[in-house]
Amino acid sequence: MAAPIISVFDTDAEVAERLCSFVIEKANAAIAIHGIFTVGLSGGSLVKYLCDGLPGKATDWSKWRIFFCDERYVPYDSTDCTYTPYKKGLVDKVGMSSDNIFPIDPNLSVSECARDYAEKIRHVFPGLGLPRFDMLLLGMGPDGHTCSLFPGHPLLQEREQIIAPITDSPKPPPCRVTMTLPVVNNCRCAVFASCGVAKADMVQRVLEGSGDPPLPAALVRPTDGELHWFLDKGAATNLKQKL
Ligand SMILES: O=C(O)[C@H](O)[C@@H](O)[C@H](O)[C@H](O)COP(=O)(O)O
Repeated sequence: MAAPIISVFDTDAEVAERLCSFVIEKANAAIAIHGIFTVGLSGGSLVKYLCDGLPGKATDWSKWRIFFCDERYVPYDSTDCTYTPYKKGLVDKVGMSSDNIFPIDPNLSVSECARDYAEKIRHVFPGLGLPRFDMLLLGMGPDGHTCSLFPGHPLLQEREQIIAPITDSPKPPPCRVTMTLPVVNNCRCAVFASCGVAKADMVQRVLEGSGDPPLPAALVRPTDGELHWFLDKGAATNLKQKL
């Protein structure tokens, strides 16, 4: 389990720029090694960072396989949907085939939707073991949640399913589907991006706190992979370690 690699930049614009360059570097390396780049995206500020920064960069988009670390169980035309802004702002902009992005199916019941999404993932990662994503791009909420894994929620203990439904999310909307910790921690590279002084306390608790009980974001520790945190100065304000 690698220690987190923390990078601090002056502004959130710089975080976005460096993050996008890092994603492309990892994507191109993965494509060179095993032919495709499997990536999980999240909502929040990442949508803007990635949709503004990735188009125009040099990569073979046809080799990307885009999934969601979590998704809100809402129709595609809902403003709460995470898939649609990525479809419009990234997939359509770079001319990637829509076969390369895997949204949840909100027409199914939420538990069927989670099962169906796990199957979609397994199709791209054949075999019985845990899927091993090249990269998971993660945000952290003000309560320390990541994906749709919330503090104190029983889903933090889930060990069987790779994707789980949640119907009592403390943050609306209440119904979502989410990757679980075993699949998150099996990735090759997990990357958080957090900006703004409002995140400073939580960033410090997650990265330096005693962690009892550990916050969901602190439970992201890839077993055999890298962990990166991209922060702006505001979010890094309370870190005690010298960076
Ligand atoms: O599903 C959600 O309700 C949000 O997407 C949420 O999980 C978000 O990713 C974090 O709150 C981080 O948000 P920021 O990236 O804006 O800090």
